[in-house]
Amino acid sequence: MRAMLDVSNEFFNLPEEEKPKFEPKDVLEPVRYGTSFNSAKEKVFCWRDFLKVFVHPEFHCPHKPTALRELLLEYCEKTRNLVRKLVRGISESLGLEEYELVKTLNLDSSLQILIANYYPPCPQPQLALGMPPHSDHGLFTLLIENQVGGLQIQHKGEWFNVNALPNSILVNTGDHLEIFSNGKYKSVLHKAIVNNKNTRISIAMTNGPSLNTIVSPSSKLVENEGCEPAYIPMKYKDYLFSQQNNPLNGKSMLNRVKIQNN
Ligand SMILES: O=C(O)CCC(=O)C(=O)O
Ligand SMILES: [Fe+2]
Repeated sequence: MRAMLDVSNEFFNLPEEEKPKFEPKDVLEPVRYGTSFNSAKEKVFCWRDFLKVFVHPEFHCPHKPTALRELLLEYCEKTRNLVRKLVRGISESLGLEEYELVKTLNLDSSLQILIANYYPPCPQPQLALGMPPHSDHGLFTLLIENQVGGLQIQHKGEWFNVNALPNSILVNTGDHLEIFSNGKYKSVLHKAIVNNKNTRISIAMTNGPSLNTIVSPSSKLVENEGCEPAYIPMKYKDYLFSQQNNPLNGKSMLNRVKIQNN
């Protein structure tokens, strides 16, 4: 984990000409580096640089720093295994067979994205945000950070600082867990604030269904519970595309697939 944070720091400190070049417009490009969230769509930028790399089902990696490839391969595999274990437990907690979620959402070709975030010190932190309030699109996001706080999560309408323990992994629930569980698990609303002293680095590993899976509330769950599906079915790829092509705005994308008055 430490090595991943160090190598990410190295990446952000590379001369600009050594960083991967890409068109920020294409949100499904497997290696993207940029500022804010989607600078092609935003009027106000976030105080943040990011590197996003699709690491599963196909592994991609920037060429520099050279140490990144091996570390990232190991880190994405280990975090994927951890997510697999969580997902099997979640499946059972919903009264489903252990592998139901893995099979239905085709997790053998799950989309896993590395998101490295770099938040430099900001002279007027009260006027800026690192990342605005949002929920993540996948099932689970595993987050690590250098020891500079900044992540906040919302609970019962109030914002709380997450004071992560050293060497800990924070697990955030994502929109597709909420959809599959028909709202039994809620995706967590979170944001990143900035400070005027230290650079903060965080690494989020998002773990979702496979891109071509059409996700809806689990039919077995709905049947067992005798309730109605509370979300409309949507292909994960379309969901991702739509969420990433609009400014981040709370749970607005999830609300678009939520069946109202249910
Ligand atoms: O930097 C953080 O703590 C949050 C990052 C985040 O929410 C994201 O990359 O989706
Ligand atoms: Fe997030």
